[in-house]
Amino acid sequence: MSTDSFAIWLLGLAALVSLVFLYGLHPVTRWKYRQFPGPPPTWLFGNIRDIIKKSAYHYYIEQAQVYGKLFKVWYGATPVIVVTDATLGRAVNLRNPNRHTAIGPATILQGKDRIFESEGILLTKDREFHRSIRNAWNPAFFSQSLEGYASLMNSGADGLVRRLAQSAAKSEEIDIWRTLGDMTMAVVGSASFGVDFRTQSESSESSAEAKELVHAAQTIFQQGGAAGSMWVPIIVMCPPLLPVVRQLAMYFPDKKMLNLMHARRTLKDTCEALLRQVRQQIASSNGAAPAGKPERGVAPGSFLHHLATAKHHPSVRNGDDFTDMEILQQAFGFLLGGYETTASALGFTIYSLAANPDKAAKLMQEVDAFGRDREPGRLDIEQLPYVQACFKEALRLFPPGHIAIREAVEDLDLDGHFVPKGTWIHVSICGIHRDPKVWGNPDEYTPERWVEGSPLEATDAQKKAFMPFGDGIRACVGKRFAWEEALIALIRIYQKIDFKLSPGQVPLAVRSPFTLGPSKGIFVTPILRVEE
Ligand code: HEM
Repeated sequence: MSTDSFAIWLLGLAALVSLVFLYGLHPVTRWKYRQFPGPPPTWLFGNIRDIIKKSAYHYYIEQAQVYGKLFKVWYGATPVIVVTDATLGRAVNLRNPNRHTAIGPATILQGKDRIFESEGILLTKDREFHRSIRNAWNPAFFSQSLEGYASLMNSGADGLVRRLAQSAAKSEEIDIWRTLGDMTMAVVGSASFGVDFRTQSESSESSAEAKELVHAAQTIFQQGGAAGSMWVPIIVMCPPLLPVVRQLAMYFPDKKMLNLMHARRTLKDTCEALLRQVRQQIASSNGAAPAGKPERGVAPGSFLHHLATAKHHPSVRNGDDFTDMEILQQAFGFLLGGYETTASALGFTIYSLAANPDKAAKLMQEVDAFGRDREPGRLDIEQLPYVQACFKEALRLFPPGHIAIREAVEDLDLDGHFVPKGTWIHVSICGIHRDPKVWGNPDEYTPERWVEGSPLEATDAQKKAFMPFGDGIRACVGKRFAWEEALIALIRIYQKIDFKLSPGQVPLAVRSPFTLGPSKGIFVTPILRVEE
């Protein structure tokens, strides 16, 4: 090679390195978002390494103490505005109904899989379509539907208490979070599809399928965030490469991606098989409603049936029937929405009570006054304000949906700061729930905040700052279902069982790739309560 061409090569290489270096500084975007304070980003990676290492839950709380109610963090090349103030957060949620597409392995999916993801209730950005889907979901949470679910929830709790009693008899330490997950999967299975997923059964032949189902749902939750496939960091670092990475990832999927795809397929196949059964039932009964269907609402076991006969709002696809794909998306959403969030919320409540035995004693006193052998119905829950308070306080400290994820639908003025259209915004529910300017002793578990008339009762400002189910038209659609299921489970559990927390778990290690959950589990030894 001549000296001249070597020099040209060298110059070219230097130019390339300089360009890559410059790209990693993201100068244009940095300039655009310069008015927002925030932790200094590192070259190319932004703050993503700290977010992964510490979990978004802890990182946002920590940064709020330094930078206040509005700051920016960098997910690689993408700035995200984090809001930790209740009033601002509500304003963002109400005015911006769209969620940004999460960074996660699902972003890399191709074809039908991607459509399945992006057009479901969680991620669709089409306002009319979303309204039409929500309308189809809503009857599942009418009072009459919820009335019907109480017996399924009690039977789910029965199975759980039986398992806990067996462990208590052997003084066996268990991961209560996993055990609760089996129960919530069983309840969601029966409430939405009318089948027993047998996730709580001990018999080997029934459990293999059920275990696979639970494992699939866990995989989807655990790989929801940026910590998943090796392809994800490339998109985080350089979003314009997304189309190329999608192709490469399809031909060279790594283990994480294969696991995720297998998990999605398992859940989708389950939903598809159930839909086929429902279609056959409808055909053989000429579309008649399933037995036990209430006049308004959805009978337990017929969510799928209800969807299979649901029609769109007239403004969407001329008011046509839901397509199979749309029905499957909702069924998939019900399984995912109803499984881990509720299990985690219950797990965090049991953890908090086991770490605060005086509160547990007060709760058991109230449960005993209600009756140690009584099945609570939907309306009975109202008679147990302290149990409700214990659950609410756990939701304040550990909200399983710890971020309301949004995308600015237009240019916004946020507290005097200009936010361009399309900006990713995270309303940090955990930051709001632990804001020391709003809450006295924000890190303490004090259920009395939620007891009417208590000297520690939450102020109006505090009540307004409590949003574990999000806010606005994208708020949690399953809130009433989750509330009923969790309270019935707590009442049934504490009628018979108390817990001893295994050592070394305070404070609890949590992870938050997608939803907030314990990093390793919640380890307790169940103790049978003495019969009086
Ligand atoms: C304690 C349990 C639960 C918690 C803490 C929880 C929390 C949340 C949160 C924070 C959101 C986002 C709200 C927002 O962006 O403003 C959400 C959305 C959602 N949740 Fe839940 N959830 C729970 C249980 C459930 C259950 C049982 C179901 C279904 C049966 C469900 C289905 C959904 C769906 C479909 C959405 C998306 C709604 C939409 O975009 O229109 N969730 N949930």
